[in-house]
Amino acid sequence: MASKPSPKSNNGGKAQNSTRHPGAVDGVKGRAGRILTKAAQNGTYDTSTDDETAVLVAVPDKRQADARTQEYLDELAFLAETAGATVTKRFIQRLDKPDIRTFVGEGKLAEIKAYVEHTKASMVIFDDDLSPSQLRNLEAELKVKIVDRSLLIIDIFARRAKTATAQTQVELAQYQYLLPRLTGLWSHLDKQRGGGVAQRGPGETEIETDRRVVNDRIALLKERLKDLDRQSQTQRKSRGGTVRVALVGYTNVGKSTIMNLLSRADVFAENKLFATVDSTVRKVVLETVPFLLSDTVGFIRKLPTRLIESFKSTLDEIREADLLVHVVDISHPSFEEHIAVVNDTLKDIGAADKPTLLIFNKIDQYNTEATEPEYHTGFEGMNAEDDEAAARPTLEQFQATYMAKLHDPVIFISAQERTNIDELRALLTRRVSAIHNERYPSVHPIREDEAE
Ligand SMILES: Nc1nc2c(ncn2[C@@H]2O[C@H](COP(=O)(O)OP(=O)(O)OP(=O)(O)O)[C@@H](O)[C@H]2O)c(=O)[nH]1
Ligand SMILES: [Mg+2]
Repeated sequence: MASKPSPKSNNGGKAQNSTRHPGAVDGVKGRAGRILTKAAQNGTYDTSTDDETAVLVAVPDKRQADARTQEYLDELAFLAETAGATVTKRFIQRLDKPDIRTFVGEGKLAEIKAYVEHTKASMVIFDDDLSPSQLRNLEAELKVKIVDRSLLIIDIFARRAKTATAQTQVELAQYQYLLPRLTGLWSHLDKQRGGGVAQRGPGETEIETDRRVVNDRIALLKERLKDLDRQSQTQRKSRGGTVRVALVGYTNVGKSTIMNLLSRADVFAENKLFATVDSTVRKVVLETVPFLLSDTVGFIRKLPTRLIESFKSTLDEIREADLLVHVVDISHPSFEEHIAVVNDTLKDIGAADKPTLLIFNKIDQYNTEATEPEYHTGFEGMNAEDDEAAARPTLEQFQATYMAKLHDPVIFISAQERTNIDELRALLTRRVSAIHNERYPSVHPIREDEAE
């Protein structure tokens, strides 16, 4: 993610119209997508965020530094813009814990309502997940589309998914999001399940019926994913014992750009969050050392667990890799937090103990100057959680710190400017050769020192 995401805004995502909710299988064109957020005013169901204006709401706890809060909101704005909306206002309310009924307190809610009515904003986006009842109450009160963090991320994934697996995974996540949020409001599902009112069992409520339709759909999607999984397992087996390397990292750090550099592949890379949702695998040969390199979906803080679960088969590329290349955007003020988020997510998916190379990308954009008053590096020990401007340590200082911390080579590159790419290639070649030689000790060992 760019360190200052907010300005490049207004046309975000519009070109993506044609890929809206391609999670269509069996002719139910994006059904889950459309029913997820209900435009309360007119009773239509649409998650389309194009050409819409959005208001952001964050409820940080009282101890969180202002700069950090703004940074989180920058990320949420970037997500909203990636989904095609234009952010017009940010509301922040500091609370020890969110209001159980409406997430924000009564006064703040009135303030948001007045703003929404005055500016005719089309949706309100919350930086956290809302409970089903909070969602309902807010929708009733504000009378516009209410979007929480999970829904926003799922919506972006839905736009990006291209392969059958990714589309099925997204659709599963959509239905799983929907299931606990079914209320009488969603009873339009009735029309879709083929049967009429008369076919309902005695005493069965509409919600129960909707729930059954959704549950059936979830079961079907899970079955389909199992089939797809079996196919890809067979594919993976046919790759034999070739060493497998996976690029992992926070979203927008440059994974796809590095993939393209190393493999001359043509993977979609752009300055949007979650440009990559499908995983891509390419065969790469560096100095006669062959390996398979996969580009994977980026991680983000508060990534919905359901989404992680439904993306199981995509994440298998990571789980089954012999070596992880963890890419970090060093120019991002929160890059250290990003590293922690990625490590936690790797732990969640059972891939924390893999050999890992840490690569700091975007050094061309790295700036030691504090550029904004509320600039905050997040660098351990370099500045406290305060709002003071702080100069960042130099690249050399970073390098020394990380070398000492990890006892491992750490590489600083710019994929865009092609700086230190030879060093990256050499290091990769060395590591892959070592894995290869360990696996096939008697067969034509690749000399690790020659690999460079
Ligand atoms: N300044 C600078 N920008 C870079 C560098 N490497 C990549 N970028 C840009 O960063 C943005 C994101 O790059 P991607 O390669 O799409 O990042 P990703 O990690 O694959 O992102 P997701 O697929 O969204 O998770 C693009 O606009 C790239 O051009 C770099 O070294 N320096
Ligand atoms: Mg990518």
